Amino acid sequence: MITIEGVSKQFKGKIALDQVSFTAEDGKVTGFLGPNGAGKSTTMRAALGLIKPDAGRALIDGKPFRESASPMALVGAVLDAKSAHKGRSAYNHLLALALTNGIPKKRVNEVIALTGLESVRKRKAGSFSLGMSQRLSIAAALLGDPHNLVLDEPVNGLDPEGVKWVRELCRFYASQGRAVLLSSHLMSEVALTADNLVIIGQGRILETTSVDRFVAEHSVHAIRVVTPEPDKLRRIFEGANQVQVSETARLLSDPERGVVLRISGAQLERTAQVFAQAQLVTYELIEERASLEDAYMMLTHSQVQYVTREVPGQAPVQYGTPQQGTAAAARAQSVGSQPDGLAHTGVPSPTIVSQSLVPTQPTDNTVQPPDGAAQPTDAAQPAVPAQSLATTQSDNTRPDVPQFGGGQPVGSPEQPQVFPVQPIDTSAYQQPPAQPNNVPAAGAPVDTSADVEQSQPQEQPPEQSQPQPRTEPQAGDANRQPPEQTTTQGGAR
Ligand SMILES: Nc1ncnc2c1ncn2[C@@H]1O[C@H](COP(=O)(O)OP(=O)(O)OP(=O)(O)O)[C@@H](O)[C@H]1O
Repeated sequence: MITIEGVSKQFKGKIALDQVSFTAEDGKVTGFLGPNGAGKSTTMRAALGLIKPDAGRALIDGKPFRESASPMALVGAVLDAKSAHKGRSAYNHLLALALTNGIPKKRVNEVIALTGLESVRKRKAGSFSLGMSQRLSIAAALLGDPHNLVLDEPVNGLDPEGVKWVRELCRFYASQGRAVLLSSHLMSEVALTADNLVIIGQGRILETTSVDRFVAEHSVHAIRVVTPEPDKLRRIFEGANQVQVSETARLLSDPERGVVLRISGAQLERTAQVFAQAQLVTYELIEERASLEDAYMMLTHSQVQYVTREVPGQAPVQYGTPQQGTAAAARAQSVGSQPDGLAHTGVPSPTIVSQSLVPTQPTDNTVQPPDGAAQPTDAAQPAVPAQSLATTQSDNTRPDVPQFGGGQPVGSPEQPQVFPVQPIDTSAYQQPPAQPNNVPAAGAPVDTSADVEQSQPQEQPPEQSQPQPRTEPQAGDANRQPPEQTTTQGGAR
């Protein structure tokens, strides 16, 4: 378990950490997220006793790391991928670490196989790519079969196979009751691996939570509508206190015409139903869900120290709040400023019409009205009164205006057909299924040939699977593979 208690640190008067507290629990992968310069590495260094905090303390399994008699069995750390001596081979680098920490020589071969470095074991570390250097750093971290893993951006530079392997390694270590602290900039990557999240910005903890809770709390639901009749749409929601309608920037995937609006606080099905009954022309009606990455960006974007410029021609990133003043928004505004898009310039092309989820006419929404044909306008149509999504019973006195929460069910013969929307794929942020039994493990390698070719079990020395006594019981021992003999002592790396 890694405990950070009220750690503060300044560098030349600049605050790097401000009262940082959190715990990376045994049996869990704790994702440590934050933008560049947020304080992740400084926190990890403080945990490992590499910097002295101005205030607070960091404990590993209840004690300061520096007090550990066998540091490599206590913590395996990846802080700097390029820390190996450039002129030393991968094998010799690991051997030197092993011998100076009382780790058996056979363990070097074991971690080399685990990390897929066998074919380059004799190559000098200075010639390694970033990805191979990361593997070497991870191999060094695993040498002592540690109870805690501290991994600072371990997937940086790794190929997809390596990324997957690190993910499985973290999960496996946690499943054995060990604590894994994993830093990253990428919420999507951390969400696939971590149980818990610690989010830091400008040296302060912004949130400590579980991945599941973060997803539940930060998944913003909104409806994105493109319509040539924005005023009519706004009138539909007048008086609906819990519903907010705001103009938003156009995305490349949006139809070119019409005004792009975001509606928050409304249900998709009910909204589509009311739009259909109000005969509101829509070119697009989509339920948006903020991805986990969006939610993370929303939380941290005000904490970003190194601000980038918008790439020309790209829609700005939206963090669940409407963007204003952008070129895209201005374009949307100019299109939407037509008094009545349907009767004038807002008449969509057939292609765009076919994307409409709510037909203009009850019978056929794929037929473009002939040029100049008289179309219903806002003036010609009855005004649409305010609707309240929260109100399940209609208080609308106009019989010809649909009600949220009331009226006919969608799909009834009297209703125009409502086409289903394509939900935004959030599967990439789902927790992976339970790990298979063949996840690689330090100290007890198993067949990972599907992931890492070099880590074939037959290449492991036979004695590696021998039981290894530990000097003291450790959390999760019941779940462990038999560990090796590691009477490590002294000599932090
Ligand atoms: N040795 C140092 N001397 C001066 N300033 C430092 C030192 N180490 C860190 N800092 C500063 O402390 C702050 C936190 O840095 P840190 O490296 O911990 O951030 P980080 O979250 O790991 O960033 P990144 O994701 O870019 O690695 C930054 O402003 C950084 O410039």
